[in-house]
Amino acid sequence: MDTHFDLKKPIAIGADHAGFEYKQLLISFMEGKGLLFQDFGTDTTDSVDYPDFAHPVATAVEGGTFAFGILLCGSANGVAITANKHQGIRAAICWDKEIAELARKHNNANILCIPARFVTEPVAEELVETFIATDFEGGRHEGRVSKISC
Ligand SMILES: O=C(CO)[C@H](O)[C@H](O)[C@H](O)COP(=O)(O)O
Repeated sequence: MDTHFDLKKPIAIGADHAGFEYKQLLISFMEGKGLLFQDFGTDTTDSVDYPDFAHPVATAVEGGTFAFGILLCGSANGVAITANKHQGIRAAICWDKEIAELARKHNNANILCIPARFVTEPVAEELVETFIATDFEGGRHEGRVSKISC
């Protein structure tokens, strides 16, 4: 897969109960592509609290030993809001290919947040593929991204 991400590092993936089934789908998808990953849970569809999974994934990505992160919950709002509390995390909610491209090109997003209850399975896979394949454009976006942290 053509990408600027360092895919010798694993991808960190996590979800709450609403994202569990799509997380399993994406794990199969990544295995099929030979991508390394670490699954941060949840492990069933039993009701859980999304911060318990979003914080560990964000911490992992922030630490630099993971290529990037994938988080899933029902709307993606909960995991994105949580992950974006971390310095150095730019977690973007993506629901179609173009938004995923823009999250990378313009925002240098490092966590892809997928609203599992609002996208189809093929779209979820397409979002991962697009996120990996799209590079940050830099240029005028560089200064804007550097102003995000406070
Ligand atoms: O946090 C969310 C919304 O901001 C996620 O979509 C959750 O997955 C959702 O709230 C879970 O809802 P449930 O009714 O408890 O399954």
